[in-house]
Formats: sequence, structure tokens, C-alpha cells
Amino acid sequence: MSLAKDEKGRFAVVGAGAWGTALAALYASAGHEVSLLVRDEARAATIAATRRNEAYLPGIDLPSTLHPTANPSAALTSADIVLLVVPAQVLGSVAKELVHAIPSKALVVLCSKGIDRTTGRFASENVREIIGARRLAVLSGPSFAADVARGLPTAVTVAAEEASAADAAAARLSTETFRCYASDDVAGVEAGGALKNVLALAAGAAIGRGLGESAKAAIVTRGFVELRRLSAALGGRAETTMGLSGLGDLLLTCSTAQSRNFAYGLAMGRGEPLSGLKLAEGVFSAEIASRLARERGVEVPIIDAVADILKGELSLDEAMRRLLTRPLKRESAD
Ligand SMILES: NC(=O)c1ccc[n+]([C@@H]2O[C@H](COP(=O)([O-])OP(=O)(O)OC[C@H]3O[C@@H](n4cnc5c(N)ncnc54)[C@H](O)[C@@H]3O)[C@@H](O)[C@H]2O)c1
Ligand SMILES: O=P(O)(O)OC[C@H](O)CO
Repeated sequence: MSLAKDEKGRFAVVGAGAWGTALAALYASAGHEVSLLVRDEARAATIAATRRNEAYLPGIDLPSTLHPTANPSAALTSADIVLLVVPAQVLGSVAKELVHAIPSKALVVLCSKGIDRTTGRFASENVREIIGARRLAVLSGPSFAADVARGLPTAVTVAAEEASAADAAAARLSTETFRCYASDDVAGVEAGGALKNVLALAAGAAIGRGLGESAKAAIVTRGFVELRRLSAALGGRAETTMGLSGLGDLLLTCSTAQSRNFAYGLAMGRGEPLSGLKLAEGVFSAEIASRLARERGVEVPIIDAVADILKGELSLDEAMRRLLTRPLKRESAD
């Protein structure tokens, strides 16, 4: 399939946090027409006047071709690609609120990484009944907002239910620095994106508690086994978990405090205050991930431990004891 690199799109990005602003900057820099829908009028005006979004993406100059607005119809009316980039817990309500303003032929790309904790649904399951499955795609993979906004290279996965729709979406979303691989495994791509956040909390907590890099590597490896098991139980394919929105994003998110989930885990491990930290989606997904696993009879001891710690039912030291004293078994990847 020929990539539409020279074809200019009309993008609307919903959500002017770190990731929404970074994606808007990416596509504006690539020569597309881009509107950024900002929740708050005053903030939209500040972004327009300063060409900066200091609250969410400090120190990055935004292209002059990026148009911030607080007016949904101004942002959406002529869009042919709409990126929904808000926290997973509000994605459903934002989609409902905007559905009438989104052109019926526009491709809608879900960029959140999380599980709705009231419904236990992933983003596409939530939004499918509002927007319709045929024009939905999901974007996930190793991609820090600040890196992407600076034009640093990465590769991600774009999934849609039909393989040909995924190919077309990946072509439209690729740029010279942002390489999109296509997949028709929506469930696997979404599971990878959401579960790596929960595991990054565990990895960060181990480092914060001073347990060392060996412990972290063990947690990431056994955590990956849990990600694979749960993803499979939710309908994802094994090969997807080995890809960018599985292993790839897990490695990134568990490796540096640039990740907000890892940083949150670090603070947990150090016993530092957690209020005021940036969005860490794993905090909202842990308990529901643990429940989804329990309902499907899937063993996820690390995810369970993170959920119990977040509920205040388990200390980190007890969690480590619980994990280390589980019955010994043969190593198995599934
Ligand atoms: N930051 C990254 O590097 C990155 C990379 C890939 C994926 N993601 C995913 O993208 C999603 C958004 O993350 P982010 O980094 O932009 O978060 P953020 O906290 O930086 O920004 C969230 C944005 O959503 C807006 N918002 C919150 N509630 C809203 C509502 N009810 N209606 C409309 N807007 C609302 C906020 O005003 C803010 O602009 C998350 O699921 C995250 O996992 C983030
Ligand atoms: O900062 P985090 O932990 O939300 O991670 C951001 C991206 O998901 C990394 O791919």
C-alpha cells in the first residue's frame, strides 16, 4: 500500500495534555492542517499567543501551523482524522459529547492507554458503540510525548478491526519520524498499552524501595508473562504482546522516570507524597485489570499486588514477601 506521506490531512486533536499537544505538533510539523481542541478557552488563547503549552509540555515550541481552539465545531467540522487524546476514564464521555461534531467520514483514532474502571472496557469497546467500529483505530506503542514533540524518532502500532483499514490508518498516521505499523489485533494492542502502565508502577516501586535493578528486571519479566496471559484471555494475540504495544512499551515505561507511571511507582516506593503527581494511568487500571484477570481465572500476582497496594490493603514489603513466597513452579511464558 502506498503511504500517504505527501497527502496532507486535516487533523483534529481532542485533548491538549502532553500527548495531545505532542501529536498535534508532530502532524503540524509534517505539514498537515491541525486543530488542537483545548478544554479551556483561556488556555487555548495562551497556547495560541505563546506557541507553548507550558502546563503539559514545557519548553517545547509549537509550530505556527497548529491551531488551538476551545470551540469543538471549529476544531472538528472539516477534520478527516480525529485523534482522541484524553485520559482513559473520560474517553467515553468525551466521545459522547463530541460525536455529533465529528464528520461521519472521519477516521477516529483512540490514543489513550487504560481500562475504564467502572465498565472494565478498553477504549475501543467504550467508543465503538458511540462512533461505530468501521472508522475506529487505536494508536499505541513506545512514545514519550516530549520525544515525539521534539521530532525524535519512534515506532508505534496502529490497530483497526479490518486489516485493510489498519493499513490505511497506519499510512495516514506515519510521518518521517513516527513510523506506524499496522495490526488488526485491537484487543492485543489495547491490552499492551494499558497493562504496561500497571507493571511500570511495580517496577518504579521496586527501585524506589531500594530493591535494586535485579529485582526490577525480575518484576518486568514476570510482569510481561502476566501481560501476555491477560492479553490472551482478553482476545489479544501472542505476537502482538511481543511487539511495540507490548514488550516495546513495557521496556520504555519500566526503564526511566521520564515515564509518569514509573515515576509514580518510584514515589510509592520511597514513601513520598503521591498527590500532585502527573497522570499515571496505571493507578486507574490496576484494580480493574486485577478483577478482569480474576474473572477469567488468569494468574497475575504482580498486577494483584499493585492493585492491593494502591487500595492501601498491602504494604510494599508485604507485597514482595507475598510474591517471593508463592509456591515454586517451572518457568513458563504462558
Ligand atoms: N504523555 C505521553 O507521553 C503519552 C504517550 C502515549 C499515550 N499517552 C496516553 O494518552 C492519554 C492522555 O495522556 P496525556 O499525557 O495527554 O495526559 P495529560 O494529563 O498530560 O493531559 C490530559 C488532557 O486531557 C484533558 N482532559 C481531562 N479530562 C477531560 C475531560 N473530561 N474532557 C476533556 N478533556 C479532558 C486535560 O485537560 C488535559 O489536557 C493517556 O491515556 C496516556 O496514557 C500518553
Ligand atoms: O509517562 P507514561 O508512563 O504515561 O508513559 C507514556 C507513554 O505511554 C510511553 O509509551
